[in-house]
Amino acid sequence: MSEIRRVLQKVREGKLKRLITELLWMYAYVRKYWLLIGVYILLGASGSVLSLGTSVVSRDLVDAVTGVNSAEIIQVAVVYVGVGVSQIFINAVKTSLSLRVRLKVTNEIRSDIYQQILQTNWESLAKYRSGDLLYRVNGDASVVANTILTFLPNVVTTLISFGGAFVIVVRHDPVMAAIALMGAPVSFLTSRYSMRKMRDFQKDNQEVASNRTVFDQETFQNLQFIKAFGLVDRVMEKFHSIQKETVAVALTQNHFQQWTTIITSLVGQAVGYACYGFAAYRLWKGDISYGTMTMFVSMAGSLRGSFSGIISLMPTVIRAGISAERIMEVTSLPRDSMEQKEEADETKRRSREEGITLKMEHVDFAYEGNQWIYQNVEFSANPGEIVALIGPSGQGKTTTLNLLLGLYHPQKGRILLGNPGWPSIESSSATRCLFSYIPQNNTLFTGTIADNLRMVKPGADDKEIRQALETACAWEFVEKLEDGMNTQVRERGSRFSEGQKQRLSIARALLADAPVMILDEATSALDVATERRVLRNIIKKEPNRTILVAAHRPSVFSMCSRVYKIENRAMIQVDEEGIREFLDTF
Ligand SMILES: Nc1ncnc2c1ncn2[C@@H]1O[C@H](COP(=O)(O)OP(=O)(O)OP(=O)(O)O)[C@@H](O)[C@H]1O
Repeated sequence: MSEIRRVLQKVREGKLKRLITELLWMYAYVRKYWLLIGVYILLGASGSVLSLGTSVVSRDLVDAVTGVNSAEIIQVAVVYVGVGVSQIFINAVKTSLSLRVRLKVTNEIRSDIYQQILQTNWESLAKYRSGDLLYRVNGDASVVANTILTFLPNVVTTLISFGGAFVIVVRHDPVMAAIALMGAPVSFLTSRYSMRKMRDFQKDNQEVASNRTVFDQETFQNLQFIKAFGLVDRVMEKFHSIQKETVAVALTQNHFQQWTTIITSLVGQAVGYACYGFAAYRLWKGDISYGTMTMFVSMAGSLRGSFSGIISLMPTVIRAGISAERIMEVTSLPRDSMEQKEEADETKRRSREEGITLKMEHVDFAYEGNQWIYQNVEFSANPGEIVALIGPSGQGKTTTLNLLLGLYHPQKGRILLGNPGWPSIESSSATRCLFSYIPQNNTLFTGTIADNLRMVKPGADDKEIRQALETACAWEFVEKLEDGMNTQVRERGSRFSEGQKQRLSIARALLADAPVMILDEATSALDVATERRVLRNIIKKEPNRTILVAAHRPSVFSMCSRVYKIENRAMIQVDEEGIREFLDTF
């Protein structure tokens, strides 16, 4: 009764539904590779059959050697060797096939997750640490792939071993079969208890592993900072504490597993002795031959072993279930919507002639669970204008740019984009093609300067790249580099100064050739003269372009058509006096 209540409770808590969803998710991959997995199962099954055959043939061999049927000794020896050699070849094919399937399935799952994460809505994804996502893509995906490959084949081969051994032993002596399975209830009860604990252990394991990835990633990304602040000892302290945590989780799990193994092994050994004793008794009574006794003992062992084998498959499923749950958690997040793609493409096409107008109408925005950044905001920017966003730090300049880019969505009001005189569309993932964006921090990738620029326009020739670099005032230092535009940038542009990195990022944004350009303090590291030259070049290159700048520096304001100030949860358009007031606060 209590057992039924416990199961019903689990169903109510949604655990059963969750498990079914996880299994169905994994089954979709099994279905995809059913042929390869099927061949793998067949090979495994033939291995089990051959190993059962070995026990039977070994009986005949012992009987032949001990004189029961010596006439067949050569025939039996040939079969015995044949079975052994076949097992070696089957194992070799199985290993190579297993590697192929594992690589295929792992790659497929990883690329699926990779793509789905990249297409996930930024607002949902931003809550995850990148190291954690990395672990889900690598660690969790491998666990799931291994299980998909090994679980079904293992179930089939273990069932064949169990069923085969059971039939052979029962046919010879049902009492022997009953003795061999005496330990089953203990194994069953131990496994039920351990399954409950294993789920918690696996959750801890995966969490610790994910934290470790996050820590390693952050350490190597910020190595320069760690060295500059002399933080090596502190980092090592944290490193050791994470190691300790990993060891503690592993040891607790191991301690638990050791005890369950000791209990099941003790029972197994007692059952083994009982089987041995019973077989010896029957031999002593003259009921069976030496060969049959050998076969009995080995079959009883395989009966016990395969029963425990079936039970020990459970932790594998639990582990895979947790990994599948972690993967599904991120892959089921809302995706970037591309519903308006056609309208956005059309707006971009028309923008060549007409440019783009941006509008915010009565917008309220707050990050999830936080206070309002602002309420009832009105904003507009027209083709050919440079519009500045100013205001004290942390008031919402970058947030506004992110809203315009459709990375976040307002709780109230609308953000509209369109060609003047044409119907506007609301900002979304689809309208991002209208923007080229230069964020505050540098976003250079490993590769050459040209590779970095070609990221936004793969077909760009050297002439186009040089033009973009010239407009961004970057050509003046690029042409002096040993390999010009083919010079390696190194990770995160470490070989360049901040101002040079900013100019390279601007050149890349220019090559994207979008009708709206967003510069989020993207010229802050340039000297005033260069900053002005860069901005002037940008306008000259495309007079219809709408340019938005988030800036602190007065040098930019004089070039702007309009300036908006964000402060105290409001955004207001300021005149020259307002700008002067803002500057007085410096
Ligand atoms: N992803 C986020 N989740 C929650 N709060 C955030 C998030 N990003 C920014 N904020 C908060 O929103 C406020 C506005 O941040 P924002 O980056 O827009 O300021 P800013 O005006 O661009 O500042 P700065 O001039 O320093 O770059 C800040 O208080 C910041 O802490």
